[in-house]
Amino acid sequence: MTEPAVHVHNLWKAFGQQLAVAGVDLTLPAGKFIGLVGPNGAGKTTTLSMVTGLLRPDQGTVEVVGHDVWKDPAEVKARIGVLPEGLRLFDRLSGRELLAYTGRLRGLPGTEVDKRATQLLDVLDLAGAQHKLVVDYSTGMRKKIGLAAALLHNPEVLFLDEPFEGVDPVSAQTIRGVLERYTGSGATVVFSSHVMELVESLCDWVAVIAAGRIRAQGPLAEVRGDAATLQEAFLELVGAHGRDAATDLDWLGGGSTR
Ligand SMILES: Nc1ncnc2c1ncn2[C@@H]1O[C@H](COP(=O)(O)OP(=O)(O)OP(=O)(O)O)[C@@H](O)[C@H]1O
Repeated sequence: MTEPAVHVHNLWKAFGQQLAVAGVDLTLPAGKFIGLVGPNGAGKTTTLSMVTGLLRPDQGTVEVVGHDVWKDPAEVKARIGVLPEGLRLFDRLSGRELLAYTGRLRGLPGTEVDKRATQLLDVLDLAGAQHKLVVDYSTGMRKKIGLAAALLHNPEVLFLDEPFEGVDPVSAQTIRGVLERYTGSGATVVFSSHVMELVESLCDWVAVIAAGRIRAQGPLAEVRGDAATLQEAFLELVGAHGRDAATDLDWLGGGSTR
């Protein structure tokens, strides 16, 4: 059996009284397009932050491509790319300068960085904006330059926290194309989202998280089971059948003040 891309065992994290991640176990296979899905506040960002070495767990272990994230951080960080939520970029650099800087930090030779940066900027439709400061980029452009920076060193596993949030359909299609090509070559993508249609159309493997716990994980078809859509299966799994907004908000509508 090939080694899993990610192996998480009994992961816990609390912020004061707030339990964010409560005993997560995950085994994510290599070479798959994997979606980590869950409602707002489910613990997706906290889990991904601990898996990528950005946040120290209270308890539990994480291995990425066979290396312990907290005992062997340099080995892991050389093999992964990360696009965190609310990514803070060095935004007084231009897009091209940011990639040049990232490439050198990753230890790539200058000529290789130049070549890869040119190709990534081109494929991601950023060639025209490559000399503009990142601070002046739109949300979608920031996601795309962040993705380029995360891919530049050709990582084995790419982690993306809500990569399509705030991205228009054209840019989403571009990002999607790049990610499909990347997984097609045997690499692994793990991304978080609460947009079920997106996960259903992109992923071949999903993990469902709610209230800090994994509710299901496996191939998409297995997690969907007999439900017509992933959305339906998800609502069943997280036990959210929707409050009756019609009775709760009986004052809403028509603009009357009484
Ligand atoms: N730094 C923090 N301090 C305090 N509470 C936090 C912190 N980060 C997360 N939490 C809490 O932990 C829980 C899980 O949050 P997390 O951001 O991991 O969820 P999420 O699934 O990524 O949500 P969303 O889809 O809304 O981004 C929430 O209750 C959140 O309020």
